[in-house]
Amino acid sequence: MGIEVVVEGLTKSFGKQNIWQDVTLTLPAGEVSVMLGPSGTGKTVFLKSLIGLLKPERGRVLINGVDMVSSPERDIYETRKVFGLMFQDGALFGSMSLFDNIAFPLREHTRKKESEIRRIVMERVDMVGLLGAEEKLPGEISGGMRKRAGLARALVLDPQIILCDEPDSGLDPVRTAFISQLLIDLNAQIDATMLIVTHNLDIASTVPDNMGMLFRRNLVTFGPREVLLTSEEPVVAQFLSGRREGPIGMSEEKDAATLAMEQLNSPQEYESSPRRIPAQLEPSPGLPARQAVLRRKLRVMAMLDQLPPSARRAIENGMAPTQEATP
Ligand SMILES: Nc1ncnc2c1ncn2[C@@H]1O[C@H](COP(=O)(O)OP(=O)(O)OP(=O)(O)O)[C@@H](O)[C@H]1O
Repeated sequence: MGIEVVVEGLTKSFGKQNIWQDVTLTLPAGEVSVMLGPSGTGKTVFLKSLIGLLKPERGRVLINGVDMVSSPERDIYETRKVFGLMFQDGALFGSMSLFDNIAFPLREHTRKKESEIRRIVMERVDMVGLLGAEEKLPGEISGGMRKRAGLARALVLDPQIILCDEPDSGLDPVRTAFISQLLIDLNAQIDATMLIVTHNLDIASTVPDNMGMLFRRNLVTFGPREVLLTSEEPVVAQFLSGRREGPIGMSEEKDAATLAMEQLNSPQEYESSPRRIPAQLEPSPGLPARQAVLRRKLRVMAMLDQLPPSARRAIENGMAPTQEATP
């Protein structure tokens, strides 16, 4: 099963430029979480900080008791092995076949025999729907296939935590829908903790169990999907509805005068209306139910009293006890 990731008071700057400060959240073990935020708010910097590739100046990232910020490099290096990383462009080696790209981490980090490597690689190739394409070079396949190959490579070391940086970038809506389903299927099959960085509203509303949002150098919110999808917090509501009116501007934030003018001119855009919560994707037929769903239901039910009324209503409507929830 996936491992919990505990982030406490994380602050990162580059020189004088503060990227975000005092970020505190827990990625629940085995659940899928998404980090949203306008461009340039430091989502990629956040992913890189979780694996210890970037060093925040304050705070901790605890994984199995190892702090990825300040533990000895040897411990950080060892802990990095529990991660699978999928970068925006698939980050494949252009001169290697998909097979060799996917086999790379196994050849680099393990002493497995070639026959065993072949078995594992082909299993992952099958999982991401690339059977038959394994001898092709990255330049000979589509962007969507490259992403899936990147995902297969992220999976060969049986990661307990998977980080995906914009799995949808450069994909058309249909391929984005396929990658969303793939992420859910993957979670059903390997029960890993997953964090996805994306701008894509379809992914945000149908894939994750939990959602967070970075804006103005802060984590605006992090919590169960029902809380964000019904949130009346202006930044979250604007982002999730993809409208121009609201605190987010072209260069991240609008000044107070522009905001006041907008509110005067189109007050209805600011009024909160009941928000419909789209159904979360289910694993494809034939796959096991996601373990995360039951764990999350119990966790969310336990925190129900502390949630805003809109989220409470949505949860009560959508989370009536089902067979799954019976122990
Ligand atoms: N190694 C670095 N050195 C200096 N500045 C950096 C470095 N890496 C990132 N930044 C800066 O940190 C800020 C956040 O970048 P980041 O790529 O994390 O944003 P993002 O939210 O992922 O954006 P997008 O959604 O557009 O990919 C940017 O201003 C970027 O220029």
